[in-house]
Amino acid sequence: MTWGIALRLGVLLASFSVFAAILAGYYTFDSSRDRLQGRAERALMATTQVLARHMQAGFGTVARDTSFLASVAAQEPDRNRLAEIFRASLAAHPSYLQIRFISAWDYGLELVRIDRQGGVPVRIADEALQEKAHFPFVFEALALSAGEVYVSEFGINHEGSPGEEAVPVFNMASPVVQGGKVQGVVVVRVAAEPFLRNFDAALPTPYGFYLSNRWGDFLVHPDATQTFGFDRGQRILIQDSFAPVAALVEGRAQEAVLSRPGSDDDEARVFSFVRMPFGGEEEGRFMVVGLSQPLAAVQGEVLDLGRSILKILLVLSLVGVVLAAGVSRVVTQPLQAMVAAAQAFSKGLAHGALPVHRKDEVGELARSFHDMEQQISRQITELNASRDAMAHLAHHDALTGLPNRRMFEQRLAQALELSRRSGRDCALLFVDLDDFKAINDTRGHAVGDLVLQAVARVILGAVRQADTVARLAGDEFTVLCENVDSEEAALQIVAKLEQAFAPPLDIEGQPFPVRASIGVSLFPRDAQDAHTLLASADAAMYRVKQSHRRSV
Ligand SMILES: Nc1nc2c(ncn2[C@@H]2O[C@H](COP(=O)(O)OP(=O)(O)OP(=O)(O)O)[C@@H](O)[C@H]2O)c(=O)[nH]1
Repeated sequence: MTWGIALRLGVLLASFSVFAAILAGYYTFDSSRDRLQGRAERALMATTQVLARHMQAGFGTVARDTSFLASVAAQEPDRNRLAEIFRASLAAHPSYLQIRFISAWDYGLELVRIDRQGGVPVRIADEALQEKAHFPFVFEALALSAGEVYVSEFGINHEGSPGEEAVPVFNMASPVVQGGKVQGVVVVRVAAEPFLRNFDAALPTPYGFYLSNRWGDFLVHPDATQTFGFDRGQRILIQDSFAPVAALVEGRAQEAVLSRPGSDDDEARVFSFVRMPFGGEEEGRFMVVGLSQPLAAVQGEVLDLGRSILKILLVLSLVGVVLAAGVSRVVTQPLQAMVAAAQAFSKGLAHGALPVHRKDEVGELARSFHDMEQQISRQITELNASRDAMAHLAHHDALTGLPNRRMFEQRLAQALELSRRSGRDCALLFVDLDDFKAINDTRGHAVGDLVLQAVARVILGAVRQADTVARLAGDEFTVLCENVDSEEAALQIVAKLEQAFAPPLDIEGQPFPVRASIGVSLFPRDAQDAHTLLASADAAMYRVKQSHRRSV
């Protein structure tokens, strides 16, 4: 395949348009990807913030329940009726594990206690009630005013009665105030798992949920073995797993977003964490709430965008290639027309119209080609003419226009060959003017020329058109007559010639007598070849000339 201009131009334009489409596509994708990823990260952060607020609201609900039950305990002297209210509340809230009224006296003796046993609220008998004054939720809540609530940290419940399962819990406690005196506290123990399930259950599966206390210990983690490490004597801290979260734990930031590349165990994910205030405002306690989402989900839109851009890119590239082919065709078509014209011209063939009327460079090229073509045609015509003239000159005598010696010898050779084949004779006449030198000497060379031209006319007029009359040199002329069947016929021709020379020539309107000596030889009778035949005729002519001299 040859790389013509059309192909090169087409490939160049197509490559350029494909390259431009790829570049535009890449930059669109790149900037949109960053924007989309940023938006997805912001959306994850917003979800985390909403989740944290829901959790705060959830804690607030438990706190209101606790302070309500404390106010009920302050107004209800009948412990049996208080127990019924506690039981009803426990039944209404599946995440509540236990509700107790603990006395401010008797070392924090439990006065009323309802436990959830096997999913059913059960009142604990008076003899099984215990002293709890040493627990923070008792002595911290006793220091509060009516309506205020103490929230404990999350922990594993080891306080329980034998057989009670050790599960993650937190306690809320509110003082029972009668007549301005704190009589005890109402403590609501909440199972962390069902409580938190209220919030994370609404999240779609690919979300991962994280929760840590204010020191960073994991309380909730997709991998349950990571939680409540402190309860087993080890610290598994959120800031160790996610370094940027240290700023939240240390109070230097309120939120953090990070992404983590995929590994053999887990796919690539993006994480967002917020600091959630927890407990009383003046305490400054907090928890860290986090969510994670597979990067693939975050990047889903990015991939969709990439696919759309790829499709647009393909279509654009295709359009670019088609346009490039069209443009290269439009640009190179006139050039190809000129190439075809040049090829046709070089072979001497006709060609179609050239785009000479265009105003651009192609038009200029076409006009130049047209001019050049005209010029070459003219020069070729002139060359042909001068070649013809040269060829004529090479074979003819310039003065008389008769065939010269070279041509005569060719004709003679051909004639002899024909004669040999046909068996018919040829006659060769040798004509030489008598005393021509004297004409030159006395009348001048120019007159001599006129005489020679007149002699040529005389000879031509005397013989047949088929005969060849030639001037060999000076005043020597020859006549070749083919198909002469006898010596008589040859002598007749000689006689005819002698007759023709009898009247004087007409030189510039003046009579001008000349005499010619004519010798003749016959082929094949007198000679077997051209040279000998000519010599024989010459000899015969010479004999005639001698006789003329003698007669004079
Ligand atoms: N004017 C003219 N003279 C020519 C030309 N060619 C040859 N001559 C002359 O022709 C003359 C021929 O001389 P010769 O061969 O002696 O012939 P001649 O004078 O006729 O003598 P004879 O043949 O013996 O009668 C010479 O003087 C040449 O110079 C020509 O083209 N023009």
